[in-house]
Amino acid sequence: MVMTIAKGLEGVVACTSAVSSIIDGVLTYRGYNIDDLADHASFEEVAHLLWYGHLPNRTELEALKSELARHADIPDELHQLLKINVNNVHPMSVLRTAVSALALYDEEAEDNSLEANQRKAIKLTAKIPTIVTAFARIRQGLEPVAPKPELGFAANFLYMLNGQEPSDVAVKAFDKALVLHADHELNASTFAARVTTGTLSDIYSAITTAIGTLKGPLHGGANEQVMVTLESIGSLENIASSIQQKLDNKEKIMGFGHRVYKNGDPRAKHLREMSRQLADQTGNKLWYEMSVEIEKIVVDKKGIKPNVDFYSASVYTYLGIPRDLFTPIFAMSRVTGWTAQVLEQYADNRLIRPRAEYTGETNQAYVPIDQRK
Ligand SMILES: CC(=O)SCCNC(=O)CCNC(=O)[C@H](O)C(C)(C)COP(=O)(O)OP(=O)(O)OC[C@H]1O[C@@H](n2cnc3c(N)ncnc32)[C@H](O)[C@@H]1OP(=O)(O)O
Ligand SMILES: O=C([O-])CC(=O)C(=O)O
Repeated sequence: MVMTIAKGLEGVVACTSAVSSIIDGVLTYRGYNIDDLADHASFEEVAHLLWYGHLPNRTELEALKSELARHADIPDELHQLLKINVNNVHPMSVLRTAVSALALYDEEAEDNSLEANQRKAIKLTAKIPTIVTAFARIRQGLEPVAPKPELGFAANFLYMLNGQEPSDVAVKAFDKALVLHADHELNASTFAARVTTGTLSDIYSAITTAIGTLKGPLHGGANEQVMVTLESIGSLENIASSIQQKLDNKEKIMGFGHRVYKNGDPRAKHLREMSRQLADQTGNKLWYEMSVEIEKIVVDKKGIKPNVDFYSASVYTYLGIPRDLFTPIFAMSRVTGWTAQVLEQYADNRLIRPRAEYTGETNQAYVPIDQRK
């Protein structure tokens, strides 16, 4: 058997999917262009689209919203778990552990029927914002804020984070950011979730796997690192020399480059425009102007364009969100795509098990332990 190696599985088509597509640089969810969804759809409409394959009518949308609200509470014991913050642990590690723990409180955790898994997709999506915001408040010595059922998904997150109802402008911007992050073909975390699902393990295991994979700075963790870069550069004057230094040191510029998009990520333009508007509205143009300048330099010097993580950093900062919550927010949205694709994997499963070309030692003679050097 001839084995060909695709390092990083670049260009390998590992499954079929009807959830989202990237064709000629155009991203669609279930055939709807991301530009249309970003401009017109709410996050809950997009969740419905990803899970059930069609945009909801009013009755379906209201039913989904009320299910999300009904499942937003988390078990009391989980609040205790969130108080364990001895090592100043990253919120993505907390989220990973908390999502794994949710399985212990779900009596249908091991039920792999389609209906049970559809319910679990809703429960997971409903509970993640409650976990993230409860942890964010507990670590500041504040009481968690209980979810408000009458608020939409985006508004409820900002309300639980800050303890006061957000402005319409903030809700609209945040909702759009959630829409833009909901699914993305066979990205690393979705692939990881499919690998776990491929063994016929349960959906909590698959989503725990996905969260751990999203955390890395080459994937979802890049949005936090973009803000680290902006803060460490600190001013427009320092940009040219800092970026040049990073390029000379062969450092990756966070928020740039993409495995699939070589001519630019279609989500970035929406986030850039949101960042511009929020800069105007907050009267703090620094992060937006710095981002635009960094983009100019990186495009000019390397020909590499911003991805979804680049302008989301300044957008979230303008919304008053601490930078280590950026990746948990990504997970809060992407859980819809993960679960939609996990359901697709169960429906037409085959174990995912590629090969490795062996490059280690061969023909080693076994030496008994007391004869070893
Ligand atoms: C939601 C998401 O996951 S979007 C991606 C988020 N990640 C980031 O923003 C981290 C920064 N970007 C990167 O590390 C990469 O572009 C990735 C991981 C996204 C894609 O990686 P790959 O497809 O494996 O591309 P690879 O890393 O091989 O890069 C190809 C070339 O472009 C260069 N390059 C790619 N991205 C960058 C970058 N951000 N800064 C500087 N150079 C870069 C590489 O150094 C490499 O150059 P070389 O051929 O001279 O060695
Ligand atoms: O598709 C990828 O490789 C990464 C990405 O942009 C995403 O997950 O949104």
